[in-house]
Amino acid sequence: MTAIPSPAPPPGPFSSCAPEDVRRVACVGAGVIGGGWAAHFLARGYDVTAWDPSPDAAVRLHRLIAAAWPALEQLGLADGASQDRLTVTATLEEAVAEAQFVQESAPEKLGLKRDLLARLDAAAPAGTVIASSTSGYPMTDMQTQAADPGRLVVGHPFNPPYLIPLVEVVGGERTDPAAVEWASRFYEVAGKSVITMDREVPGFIANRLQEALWREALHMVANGEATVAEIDASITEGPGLRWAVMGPMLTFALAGGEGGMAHMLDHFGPSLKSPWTRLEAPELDRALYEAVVAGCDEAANGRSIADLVAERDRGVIDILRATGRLPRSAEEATR
Ligand SMILES: NC(=O)C1=CN([C@@H]2O[C@H](COP(=O)(O)OP(=O)(O)OC[C@H]3O[C@@H](n4cnc5c(N)ncnc54)[C@H](O)[C@@H]3O)[C@@H](O)[C@H]2O)C=CC1
Ligand SMILES: C[N+](C)(C)CC(=O)CC(=O)[O-]
Repeated sequence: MTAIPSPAPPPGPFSSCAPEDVRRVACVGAGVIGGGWAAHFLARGYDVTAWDPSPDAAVRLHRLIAAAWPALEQLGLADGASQDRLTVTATLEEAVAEAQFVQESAPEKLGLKRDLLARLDAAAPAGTVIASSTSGYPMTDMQTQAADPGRLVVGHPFNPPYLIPLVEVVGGERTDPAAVEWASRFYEVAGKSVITMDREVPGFIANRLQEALWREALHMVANGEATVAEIDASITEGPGLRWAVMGPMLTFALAGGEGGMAHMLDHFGPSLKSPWTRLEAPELDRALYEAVVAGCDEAANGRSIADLVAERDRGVIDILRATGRLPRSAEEATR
């Protein structure tokens, strides 16, 4: 996967080792995202320790990694990469005792994150950076109970972390900038594409954009303006195809023809004031909830979640290849 290169950070208090020398990563919380992170790190050749308080977590985790592995083989495994390098531990303390990096992926509840990050900070070796997968909490709000908040950063991934390259990295008010720098470099070394933010923005960048789309989609379902299937097709058959190649900004610059974005703004800028968007999120009442769930069941058309995950993984790999982020063939890979 491609990474936006950044210079190696200078040695600092947050480098128990250099990002390039990390061998052991701990994943705490092993659901959809923690499991996806574990799969990614294993495929990249790291030793992974994982802890999750759920009694069936180990079974779920092994199942998730096994399901992801065919896609990871297609992406190309690092030398020595193996599912056998995963250790599921009985306690959080064991999981992080020798970790050189910790990725927290527990449920999105502020109190839980605060407690957990404080526990991880108490248990992890001094100098180990601890990243949270949070989808939207600012680190400033999560680091309040930690004795050493300087090493806590947000490392926001995208589902599944083993396929979608982007990680958004940002610190909180009490995070040492060296920890942000270290984490960004580590993710790059681990094969991710990194955006390092220099300030906290609610929802980071991508979720702020995604949530705007999602909010409008829910309004349309609630008002009977579009079905779930129409909403999905409007993206997969429309702008979604362009967005995998160029972002919304350059895509719209092309809407201005030879005049580029300037003409686009002159032409369409005034329509920003037209009633295309609704500023408030809709009430997620029972009727809307059921309409969205039923619409998704209908759209799945008998395909299980496992079928859909495999289909998505195949599709994303094809897109990564088609857009040159992955070699298109074995021959191209060796060139
Ligand atoms: N699902 C998604 O698409 C994305 C989720 N995220 C973020 O990742 C984090 C995890 O979300 P998911 O994996 O979707 O949730 P999930 O519900 O699939 O998994 C959460 C896991 O955390 C475990 N857990 C519960 N209490 C815990 C504790 N005190 N300590 C450690 N683990 C605990 C649960 O047993 C469960 O296995 C959240 O912060 C979420 O916002 C980020 C990007 C995408
Ligand atoms: C649904 N979500 C807000 C948890 C999604 C993300 O945070 C990122 C993603 O995977 O789209």
